[in-house]
Amino acid sequence: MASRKFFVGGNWKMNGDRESIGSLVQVLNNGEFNPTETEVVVAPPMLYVGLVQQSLRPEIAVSVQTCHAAAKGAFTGEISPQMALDVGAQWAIIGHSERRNVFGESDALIAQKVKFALESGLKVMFCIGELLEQREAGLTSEVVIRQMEEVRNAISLAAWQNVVVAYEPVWAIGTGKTATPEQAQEVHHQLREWMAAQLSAELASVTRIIYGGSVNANNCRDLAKQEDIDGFLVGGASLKPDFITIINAQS
Ligand SMILES: O=C[C@H](O)COP(=O)(O)O
Repeated sequence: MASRKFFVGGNWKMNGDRESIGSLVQVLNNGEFNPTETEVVVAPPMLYVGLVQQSLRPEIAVSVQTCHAAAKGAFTGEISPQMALDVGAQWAIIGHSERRNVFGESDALIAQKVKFALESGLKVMFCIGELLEQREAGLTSEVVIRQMEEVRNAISLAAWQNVVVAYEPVWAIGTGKTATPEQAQEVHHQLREWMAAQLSAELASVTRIIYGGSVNANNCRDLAKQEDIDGFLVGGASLKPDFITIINAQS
């Protein structure tokens, strides 16, 4: 674990306005954390990405919440990785469960988006996770491995160095039902074993696998103690000062 830098992402989803986002940036700018120990990235709603990038301390990087698999063109409502880079974002969240389950993005489309974002120069938080009925049917491993396979088939081995895998069980997102540290660790460990077998032992040992799903200031420390949990992708709690506590979960 020592070789993997702790990573905490804040996914603000479709929340905030200029005033509340300004206040949140102040909290982040004044919060104490050690950037050599923890990598921190926040993903504001698209319209505010440039504003946040300009006002946020440089130790915290900015991400978009999705981006299309093309540089430009007739794709109403979409933005490209090139546009994200142009306004200072360095990361993209791709494959979030809300993109998959609310907006109907398929594994294949998500793999194309991951590929294009990486080729364009963004780093990617690639999200995977099972639905409640899939977990209850004992299909968790099968589902997350299938999601990983789509991306493995689309990108080069070298490209994985710019990928953070975010395991987010859908039943834990925004529900207050966090996976137990043991439940999360079990899936993270399976993912790392899959990477060792399907990618390389080196990639399995260096790739960050972060957990998302109702992470908060109270449960983050126990989750962070797990061997294969290398950080978090935080939704609701990333809009509050609690996010600073979560950033420091491992220290
Ligand atoms: O991207 C973040 C996840 O969807 C988790 O959201 P949550 O922390 O509100 O459960």
